[in-house]
Amino acid sequence: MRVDAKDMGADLEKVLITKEEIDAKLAELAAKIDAEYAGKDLLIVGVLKGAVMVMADLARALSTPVTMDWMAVSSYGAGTQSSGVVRILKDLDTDIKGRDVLIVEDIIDSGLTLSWLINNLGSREPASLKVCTLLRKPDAAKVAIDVEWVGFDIPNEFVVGYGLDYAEKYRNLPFVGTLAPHVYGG
Ligand SMILES: O=P(O)(O)OC[C@H]1O[C@H](OP(=O)(O)OP(=O)(O)O)[C@H](O)[C@@H]1O
Ligand SMILES: Nc1nc2[nH]cnc2c(=O)[nH]1
Ligand SMILES: [Mg+2]
Repeated sequence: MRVDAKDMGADLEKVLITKEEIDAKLAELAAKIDAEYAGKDLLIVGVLKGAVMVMADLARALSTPVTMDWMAVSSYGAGTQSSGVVRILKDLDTDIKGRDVLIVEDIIDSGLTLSWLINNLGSREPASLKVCTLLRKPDAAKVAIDVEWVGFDIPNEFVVGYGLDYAEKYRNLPFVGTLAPHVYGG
């Protein structure tokens, strides 16, 4: 049986960003990224699992030929609070020394995951290392990280959909939204 947004509808509080808004924003970001990396051999690195949808749609919006690799790290358990500990669950397959690397994220919240990733990948001596994220929350300002391309600055609410989960659910919603309190047991 196909599970669509309607089946998860009762769990949702509101839609924050529609599929159409996401598509338009990714086209805008892709044009800027194309301009930045014209004539270069770009490697885009998706941060599993959340960034799967952004990677897939951003990659297809780009005109620049890219190669794609994936890293899986986790700083969150089953809930909504960062544990503060970043673990590598899957490392890159690619040696990035001398490569132009773009990290693609779904969200920057505490900034913990990204600052750890920038240090880790930066130490592998890429030619350049930049970041594109679809979403960014206000707390990200507390950590000193440069993010070149941001889709949407959103309020400090726990969001799901378009790759983002709550206890591994809701990743396949085509939009970004917030959950009704009953889902959290409220
Ligand atoms: O800025 P931060 O506070 O570090 O949060 C952002 C990170 O948290 C989420 O991943 P998570 O660790 O939940 O893994 P997932 O992508 O597999 O859901 C999200 O995909 C980002 O990678
Ligand atoms: N699903 C989800 N994961 C996150 N990881 C960090 N912030 C968030 C958030 O708002 N939603
Ligand atoms: Mg998560």
